[in-house]
Amino acid sequence: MSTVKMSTQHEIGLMDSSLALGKLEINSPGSLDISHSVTKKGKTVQDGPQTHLNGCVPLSHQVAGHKYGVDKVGILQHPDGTVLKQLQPPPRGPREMQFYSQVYAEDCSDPVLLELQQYLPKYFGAWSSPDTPAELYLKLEDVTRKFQKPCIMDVKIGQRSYDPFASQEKREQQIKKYPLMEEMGFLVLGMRIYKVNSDSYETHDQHYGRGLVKETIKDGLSKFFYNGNGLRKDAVSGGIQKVEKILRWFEGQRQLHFYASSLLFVYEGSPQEGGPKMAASSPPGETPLPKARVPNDSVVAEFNNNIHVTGPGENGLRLGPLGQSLSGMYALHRRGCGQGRHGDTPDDVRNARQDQLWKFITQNPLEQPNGNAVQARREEEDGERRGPDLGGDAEVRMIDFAHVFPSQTQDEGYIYGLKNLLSVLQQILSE
Ligand SMILES: O=P(O)(O)O[C@@H]1[C@@H](OP(=O)(O)O)[C@H](OP(=O)(O)O)[C@H](O)[C@H](OP(=O)(O)O)[C@H]1OP(=O)(O)O
Ligand SMILES: Nc1ncnc2c1ncn2[C@@H]1O[C@H](COP(=O)(O)OP(=O)(O)O)[C@@H](O)[C@H]1O
Repeated sequence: MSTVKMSTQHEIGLMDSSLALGKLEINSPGSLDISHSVTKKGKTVQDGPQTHLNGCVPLSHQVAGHKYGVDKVGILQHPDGTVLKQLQPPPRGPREMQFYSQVYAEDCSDPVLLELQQYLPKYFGAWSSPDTPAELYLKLEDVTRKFQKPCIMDVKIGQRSYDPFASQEKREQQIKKYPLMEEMGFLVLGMRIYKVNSDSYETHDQHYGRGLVKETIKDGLSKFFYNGNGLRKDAVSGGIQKVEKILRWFEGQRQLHFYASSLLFVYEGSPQEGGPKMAASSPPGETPLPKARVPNDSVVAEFNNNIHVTGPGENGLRLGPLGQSLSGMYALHRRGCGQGRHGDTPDDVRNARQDQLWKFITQNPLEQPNGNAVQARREEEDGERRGPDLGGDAEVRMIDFAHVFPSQTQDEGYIYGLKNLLSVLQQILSE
């Protein structure tokens, strides 16, 4: 068993996570033993003395978002190669779990949601480690997995990065971060590009994207497609085709609005064509190896909650339509859950409301903690759903659904963002 121990009392708040993770000491193979006392934005975050993570490691190729060991919640990689996204505090985390559960419900028959599945990472259910069973993670396909040298970019889409129930403080915080959001409709949150000439990755964090204005956005975005030798037009055009499909989905649906959600772009940076590639997403348990370091002798014990066991004949559970379930959360949210730490609701009231929301989620079971390994949908089924791959090797998937709400209209803000992003990508292509 390996233990990776984090040195205590290190100031890592403003560091890139890879630097922060550089402070992990490897003791023995198998689990992650973290004595947390990390600093985030000047605040000390105590996460308890030890966390054993059964061979899971912080996601090495994460380009944005909350990072393990740096933020209070973060993203891990499971030894089977899947991504484990830790649930954010209510209402955001439960809302994202609810969203994935409904879109991937076994008995889902809504054509809008069935089509949506192909634009999301596959969802393998909720997951938790036996050592910290209360700490829930979403088990997701690693979208970068089939690539040898994945070039990755996270782009937040929409004209507003706060939801309709956000407090004034949250709105102001978001607008201040990128005042051009309304005009641009998208924001680059981070990217990493494989440079063939130096055999290394160039990375850019959220500050890079926030610095891009109307006049510099084309060059700023095109950086993602320069590999040190030239512009990867195949990746630009592959990306465009994928985004166009997502745009068509948005133009055809009037039931969901997405705020602060992203598109994850990935293309192959390796110049070697036809090299061995791993399957894009094999079911957990059948995958040969993750990109992350996996100790040889580790035994991966876990609680894997099977969201697909939801038919009335199996466990007597039935899922309602997405709108219905989200409406329930939405109603609770409207009553005050959504004010988060930026709201003006007193803490005890807010906590009670968040408890209420959490109970709503847990008492309306979406997954059955049955200890079974979750079976991914069959690959051939998946092939049918995804249709012919017109975008070549480039991948574009929607991620981050902490702020998805039911609606009865088109998501104009998201559509605006997609169209503007497409127009900039077209300009890059015609360079
Ligand atoms: O949790 P934090 O402090 O990292 O802040 C999150 C932001 O991270 P950043 O300030 O960029 O490091 C984060 O910003 P980005 O999306 O990374 O630009 C979000 O604003 C997040 O809010 P939400 O999850 O979208 O509701 C923010 O969460 P809240 O501040 O609303 O909790
Ligand atoms: N399914 C996935 N496959 C590969 N990488 C992912 C996946 N989901 C998230 N990531 C990585 O994690 C980052 C943050 O993900 P996100 O869901 O936006 O987290 P947060 O809610 O903390 O912002 C992304 O920019 C990406 O690098």
